[in-house]
Order: sequence, then C-alpha cells, then structure tokens
Amino acid sequence: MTILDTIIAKKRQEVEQAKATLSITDLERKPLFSRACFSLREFVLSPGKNGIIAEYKRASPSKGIINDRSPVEEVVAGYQAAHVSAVSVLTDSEFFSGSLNDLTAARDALLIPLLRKEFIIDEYQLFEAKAHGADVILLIAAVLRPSEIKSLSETAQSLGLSVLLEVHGHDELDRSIMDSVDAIGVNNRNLKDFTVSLEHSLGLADSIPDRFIKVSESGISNAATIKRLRQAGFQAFLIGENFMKTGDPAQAIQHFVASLQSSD
Ligand SMILES: O=P(O)(O)OC[C@@H](O)[C@@H](O)c1c[nH]c2ccccc12
Repeated sequence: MTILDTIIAKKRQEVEQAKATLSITDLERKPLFSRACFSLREFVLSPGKNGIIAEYKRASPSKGIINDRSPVEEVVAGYQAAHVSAVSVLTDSEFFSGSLNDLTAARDALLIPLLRKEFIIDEYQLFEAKAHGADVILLIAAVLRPSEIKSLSETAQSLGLSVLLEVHGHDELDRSIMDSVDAIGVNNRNLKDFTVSLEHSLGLADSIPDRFIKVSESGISNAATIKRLRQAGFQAFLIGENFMKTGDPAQAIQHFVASLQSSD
C-alpha cells in the first residue's frame, strides 16, 4: 500500500461518516452555499496578477509538522496582502492537520479565490466545499477514473466552482483531459514516494492545451524557478511549505513577491 492508498481508504470512511451526520440538503442550507464564487481564471489571468496560489499547510505526510503556530486567518490575510492570485487551504485532518473550519476561517478573511485542498472522491465533498466557502476544488487524476473526473468536475462547475485537475505524468494527463476542468496542475511531488522534481512540470507544459490554466505545483522556493516555469508556459504556481516552514508566513510571502517583481 502506498501512502496515497492509505489516505484514500481513510477518506472513504470519513465521507461515509460525514454523510451520516449531515445530508447534502443540510449543506445546501448553510449560508455560504449560496454565495457567488470568485473565478480562478479571472484572478490568475487578468493583467498584473502574479499567478501565485499560496497554501496554508500545517503538516504533511512527508514532512510531519511544518507550522502549527501561525493561525489560518492571519496567514491567509498576509497572503492576500501580498497580492497572490488565490489561496489554498488543506482540509484533510488525519494527514495534513487541516479542517473545514480552517476553510471557513480563510473565507472570512479573503476576497480572492479559495481552493479546498482535499482528496475528493465523492460528490458529497463538492457540496461540503461550497458550503464552507470554497471557490475552487482539486481533483487528483492518480486516484480517480476518467468517468469519475467527468461527473465530479461537471457537478462542481454546476455549483459555480472552478476545477483544478492534478496530474503527475503524460498517461494521467492524456486520459484525464476534458472540457469540464478549468485548470491543469502538474504536481512536481510524486504522491507515492514524495520525491520532488521540477522536470515533471517542464516535461508536460507543451502537452497541456492552451485553453486550460497551466499550474505548477509543489517544491517551488524561489523567483528564478517561477521565471523558468513562466517561460515554459505556466501561469500559476502552487506554493505552501516555502512560506509555512518559516516562523512568519505572511512576511515570507512579502519577500518572495518582492523578489519576483525585482526579477521581472
Ligand atoms: O508545500 P509545497 O511543496 O509548496 O506544495 C504545495 C502543494 O502543491 C502540495 O501541498 C500539494 C499538491 N497536490 C496535493 C494533493 C494533496 C495534498 C497536497 C498537495
């Protein structure tokens, strides 16, 4: 069993428990469910946007605790003040120490798109995402059949959510490309063994059709890397640990964005 298998097995149990506690109808009645979503496309592609999607990540299976001292609302407010395009918040509790409460706390602090970073396997989680303030959801090609990606992405879009599809290699990309996704993210981290290489993004850039927002995910820690990724055609950059591992993520991102601007 890989760590990904373990995470998905646990997730299936969690979703069944959540469904038994709160129905989709209950979720639809939550106040946030009826809000209009911010568009990922607009916030990444409009002129002057830097394309950074900054992530709030307390812990991960590969690193253990990264930062359990900086409160979510402070960190995401700092990300927004640094003019990022969007914010990502982990909601998995078992492996990433996140929660849906973190997502809602982030929503309260933000006027930019918010990604629910989660292992989504069931449409119930899409309704949960909407009811807790998300604008964007993640679908991971490594754990979903193409038919599942199709139905989950269509349902997400019907709720007004933007869809980020995550792939790791050519095979996943080729079988998962479909018009009901908005953005395609190449994860530089292999979720099966945690090794990180930028070559995954660089090698796939030209194979992603231009109608999708091109996102590079994980292991990004400096402006020079963003420059290389932009040259390869990437428009958005998902970055977590580089900010979270410092004592002050809000300050770290300010420095990062300043160095990005001075290298432009
Ligand atoms: O902390 P990093 O190396 O900057 O990576 C952020 C993000 O890409 C990573 O957290 C991630 C990408 N895909 C995921 C899927 C599930 C959980 C986490 C992830």
